Amino acid sequence: MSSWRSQRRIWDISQTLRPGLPVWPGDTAFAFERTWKMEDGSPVNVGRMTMSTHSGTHGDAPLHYSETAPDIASVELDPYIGECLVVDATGVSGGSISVGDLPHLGSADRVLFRTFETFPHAQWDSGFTAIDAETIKWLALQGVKLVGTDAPSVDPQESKTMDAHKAVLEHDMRILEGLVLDGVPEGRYELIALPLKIAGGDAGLCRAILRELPDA
Ligand SMILES: N[C@@H](CC(=O)c1ccccc1NC=O)C(=O)O
Ligand SMILES: [Zn+2]
Ligand SMILES: [Zn+2]
Repeated sequence: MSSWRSQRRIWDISQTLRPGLPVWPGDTAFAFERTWKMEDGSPVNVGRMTMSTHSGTHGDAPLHYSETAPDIASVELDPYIGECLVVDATGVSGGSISVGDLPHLGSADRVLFRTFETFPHAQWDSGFTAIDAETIKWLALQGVKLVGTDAPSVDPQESKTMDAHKAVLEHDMRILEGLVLDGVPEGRYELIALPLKIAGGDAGLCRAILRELPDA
C-alpha cells in the first residue's frame, strides 16, 4: 500500500466533469478547453471551463430556491463534513421517496439516498426518484441537517412548485445532488463534500467523498 494512502477506505462519490456530461434539459453544457498550451511554447498548460452551477455533483445554496436566502459562498461548512448515513432507496417505486420508504435511521445529521442501481453517467434520466416534501419535513424533525441524493434534484424534473426544496428552506437544511453512490453499502460514513465558494452562487460544485469512520 502506498505510504501516503490512509488506512481508512475512501469512496469517491463525485461525477467526472467532462464534455458530453448529461445536464438538466436546457441547462448549460459542460465545456473544457485549453487556453495556454505547453505545446505552443507556454511554460504551463491552463484550461477554461464553462458549466452550470448544477452540473455534476454539487451543493445547492438556499439562494437557488429563495431570492433572499444565502449564496453558496455564505453557507456554513459544518453540514458538509461529518458522519452521514447512506440509505439504499433503489427499491423505491412511485417516483419519490415517501416517509414509509425510510428505514429506521437512528440518529443521523446527514442522510444520503442512493436511488440508482447504476448511476446514468452516459445519458440523462428524466425519470429519477425524487424525495417527497413530507419526507424532508420528517427528516428535519429527526434532526437531519443535510439531505443528499444521487438524483439530479430532490424534486421531480417537471416540478414547478419545488416542494421538496421549499421544505428544505423551511427547515434550513442543506442539499447535495448528483452524488454517485454505486456500490456504496448502506451504513455510516464520514462525508466530506465542500461546495466551491462562489460569490452569488446558487450552487457549488463539490468533490464529494465518503470515508470509513475511525474505529470506534
Ligand atoms: N440540480 C437542480 C436541478 C434544477 O432544478 C435545475 C437545474 C438547471 C436548470 C433548471 C432547473 N430546474 C428547474 O427549472 C436542483 O437544484 O434541483
Ligand atoms: Zn441543484
Ligand atoms: Zn436542488
